[in-house]
Amino acid sequence: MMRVAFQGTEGAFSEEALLKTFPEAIPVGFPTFHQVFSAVTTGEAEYGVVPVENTTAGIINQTYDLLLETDLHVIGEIVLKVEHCLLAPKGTTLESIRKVKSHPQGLAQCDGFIARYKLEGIPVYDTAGAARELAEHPEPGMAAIASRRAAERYGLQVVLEGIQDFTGNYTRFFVLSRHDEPRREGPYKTSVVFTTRHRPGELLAALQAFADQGINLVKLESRPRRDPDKPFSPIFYVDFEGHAEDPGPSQALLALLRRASFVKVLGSYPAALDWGLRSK
Ligand SMILES: O=C(O)C(=O)C[C@]1(C(=O)O)C=C[C@@H](O)C=C1
Repeated sequence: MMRVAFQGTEGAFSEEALLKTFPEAIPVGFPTFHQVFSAVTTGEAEYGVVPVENTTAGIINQTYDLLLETDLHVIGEIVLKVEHCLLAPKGTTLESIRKVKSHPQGLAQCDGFIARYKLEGIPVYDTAGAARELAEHPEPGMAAIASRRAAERYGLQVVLEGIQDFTGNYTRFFVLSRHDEPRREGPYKTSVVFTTRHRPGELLAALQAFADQGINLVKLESRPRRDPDKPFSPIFYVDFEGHAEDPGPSQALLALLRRASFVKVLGSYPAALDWGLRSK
């Protein structure tokens, strides 16, 4: 049986995303993203599934940084609708709740709810871990923000459902592998990281390479470089439609290689199309 790594505990949203793509796999939870990346690198797990961005709370910085620092390939993307619930031990009333623990992303995605009910948010390492902690060590006035699956797994009551600030709350995950995968049917996306020289117009010129080939960019993100000599000089992450080996993208990447001071293709992967938004 194939082992697939995720960050968190049984009942986490990352585990749910993983099971969407690998229904037969054994999900293996790790406390940190570092451990997930390292389990895939050493072969302890065949694949890893890590969150990259959320429509409400933005990017997951650690994933972006680790993608640059390690040599894993992005071979897939998964988009999951994230429905947060307010969980508490059976018999708890909404009025008695004062504090709520969850993953920082869970707290951020329910920020308006937490403010409205004047709750104190307590960050823990994952949403399901918060539910488990609460079930094992109930505290008066304490609740957790996690999934309905976590409530069922740890025997908690769902006090309120759908408490995220926006109904369109989606998290996008990457599937990581040590190896590239053979190409499949259907549309692809490619993720690449690069840095430019510090001169006016360099980013524009780098992106122009894609425009010249008629390539649609679907994401542009920047992170500060961790270089003591160049603090705050940016690293750019770009996602575009197409496979890196297609004629247009390979021309654009060649032009980028000539121009940029550093380029790394993180991977080409089938675009996630089955997440329910297309028909709406
Ligand atoms: O804590 C969890 O349940 C996770 O799977 C982590 C995580 C994240 O890091 O973004 C995954 C999906 C949701 O956006 C909330 C939390």
